[in-house]
Amino acid sequence: MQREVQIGPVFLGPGNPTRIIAPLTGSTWDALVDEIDNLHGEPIDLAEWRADMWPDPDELASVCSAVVQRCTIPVLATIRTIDEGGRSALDENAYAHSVRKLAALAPCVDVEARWPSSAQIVDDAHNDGSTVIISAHNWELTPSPEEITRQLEQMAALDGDIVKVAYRAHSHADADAIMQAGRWAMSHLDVPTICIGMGEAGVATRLAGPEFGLAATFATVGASSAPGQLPAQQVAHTLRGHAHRAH
Ligand SMILES: O=C1C[C@@](O)(C(=O)O)C[C@@H](O)[C@@H]1O
Repeated sequence: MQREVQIGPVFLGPGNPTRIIAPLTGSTWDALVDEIDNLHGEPIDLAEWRADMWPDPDELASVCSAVVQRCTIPVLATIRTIDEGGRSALDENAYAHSVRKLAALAPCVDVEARWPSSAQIVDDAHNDGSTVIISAHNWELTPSPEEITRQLEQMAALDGDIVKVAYRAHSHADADAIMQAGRWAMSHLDVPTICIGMGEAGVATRLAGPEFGLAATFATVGASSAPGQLPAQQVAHTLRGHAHRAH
């Protein structure tokens, strides 16, 4: 049975609707301010600051604290590395060090599962008071259903608070495998999950709703951070429709 997770005033997981997360991708402060201010009035629960889009890794702490301060909703701080489809070229030590800085400032951080020391990075982030999303991305393909559940199990064992996988989906069968994995996780894992299919064929996974273990979904207000993300308004409309049908 999955446990409920809290990020600031926002609850995710069992009993909660799928939360909507909007990425902030600006690489200048002016661009970030515009993006943050545009979130007002949008149906967004959390903002994801993509720290890897910021050009100077030495400035991550000061920009993170400014982003957290300006946002009226909780911030997920993410350093997405090149290997996982982002821009950060940090090595493992520098990555761990930077995540630690962000964890002291933001209520939630993303930790990539692939690092040999990922369990330690999770532990450090928890000690700094942050909620942790453990993530893995495959920009090429969607693995077999068995491989997806195996990966989710391995990631859940890292003791983060939420597990997120994002795979490039090429077909309806891929999208279906991803949604079924989310459903499977509801009864087999103790942490909430976010299972996403990237690209056009994966759009259904971004709208799947809590009945497919989708604790949160990424949707745009301005720029997108991955293929297939839909506008937040559209996602909120569809997910509310799901909620009505469910009752
Ligand atoms: O991990 C994810 C999910 C994502 O890749 C997506 O497909 O919506 C978008 C990223 O910004 C985020 O960090």
